[in-house]
Amino acid sequence: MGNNVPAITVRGLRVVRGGQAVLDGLDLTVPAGQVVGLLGPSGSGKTTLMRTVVGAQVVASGEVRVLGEPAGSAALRPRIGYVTQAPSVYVDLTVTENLRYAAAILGLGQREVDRAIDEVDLGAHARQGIGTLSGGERSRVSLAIALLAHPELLVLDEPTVGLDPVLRRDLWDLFGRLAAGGASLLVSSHVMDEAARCDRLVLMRQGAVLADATLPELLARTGAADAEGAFLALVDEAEAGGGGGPGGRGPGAAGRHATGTGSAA
Ligand SMILES: Nc1ncnc2c1ncn2[C@@H]1O[C@H](COP(=O)(O)OP(=O)(O)OP(=O)(O)O)[C@@H](O)[C@H]1O
Repeated sequence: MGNNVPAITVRGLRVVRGGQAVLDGLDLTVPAGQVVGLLGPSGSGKTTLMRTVVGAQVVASGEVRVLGEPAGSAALRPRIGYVTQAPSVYVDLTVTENLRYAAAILGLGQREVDRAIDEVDLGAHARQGIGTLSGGERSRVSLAIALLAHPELLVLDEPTVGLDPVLRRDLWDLFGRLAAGGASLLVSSHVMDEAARCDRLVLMRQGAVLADATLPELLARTGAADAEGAFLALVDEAEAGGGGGPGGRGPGAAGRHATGTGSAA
């Protein structure tokens, strides 16, 4: 979209967790106004990267800028929506009550509450207690809360886990609409067929970025028929090249998930 400032710029990022280098020499630029898919095997560092972007992760070295500000700046808080894998909602309240509570903290009114509930298609469950919702419905409540303040950047950690194909399609449609409205989205997924819904794909492996391109570019580069094939081809290429691919000097994250293809749930 019309904004020249990238949504996210990461240079030489190194993050150590539990004494291990989980991210090592990671570089990435996420353009504004796009849906960027973050794909990679379990343990490749997707959640850690997202935590860093939202300012929730201690960084060993490197630079992370978000919407033109250093990651973690207080000024960024209302401009970013973050939805983790564990829905953070009050189980003894209804959907609407959860939204109203979050809206009150943000100084927003009922209109925004109703809009956010509509956007995630939870209108039929608005008066239901969180404890009675399905897992997929519950995670959409977290998404609705993240959408309340019209964030410029949405960071979504596996938002489609546990959703049926119709809901997954509807959510990806919503992500597309949000990007068309100027928002930037970083969305992690294990589901390679969701890659087709992203403007760009960032493939992570062993704490570094293995590829950052559009799906057509990845397919052209590898000759693969789909995102999963492209990812596997790139992993093979990195391994054949020795050193475990870009960032492969980081022994911390290497080796523990070497067989992951990113296709498993
Ligand atoms: N608190 C911690 N202490 C030690 N190691 C950690 C800690 N948190 C994460 N790790 C390790 O860091 C690596 C990256 O974890 P991360 O959660 O970022 O991966 P991921 O790509 O999001 O995985 P998944 O797709 O399974 O959610 C993993 O090997 C994990 O075991």
